[in-house]
Amino acid sequence: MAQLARQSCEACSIDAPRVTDEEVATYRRDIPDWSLVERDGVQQLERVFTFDDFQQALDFTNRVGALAEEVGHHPALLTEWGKVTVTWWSHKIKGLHKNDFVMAARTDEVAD
Ligand SMILES: C[C@H](O)[C@H](O)[C@H]1CNC2=NC(N)=NC(=O)C2=N1
Repeated sequence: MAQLARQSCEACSIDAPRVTDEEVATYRRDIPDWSLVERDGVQQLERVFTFDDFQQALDFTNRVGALAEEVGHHPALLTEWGKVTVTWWSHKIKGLHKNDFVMAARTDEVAD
């Protein structure tokens, strides 16, 4: 299967398909450091990135923000001293789309 990070995001729309359980299992192999969480019935992908100080955390936050703006698909970002929690899901379909796995893989690429 092509590396997730190399695939372009598809635009999310209200009728975009949520991933199946089998797809989740497959896609998760490319993003082993991400957790699958469920909040208010909404499946999400989440990872905590750690840094030496707040400025590095902020710089990373801005890199992820630029990525999100580039593709028009946005995460939740919690920026704290020395760490950033990134959470991906597709708001319109209240769950996970392939976009979210692609963006998690691309987030890993801008982490260092
Ligand atoms: C109008 C705007 O393009 C849409 O609201 C986009 C913005 N970014 C988005 N990001 C995410 N994660 N899910 C969405 O459904 C979504 N929709």
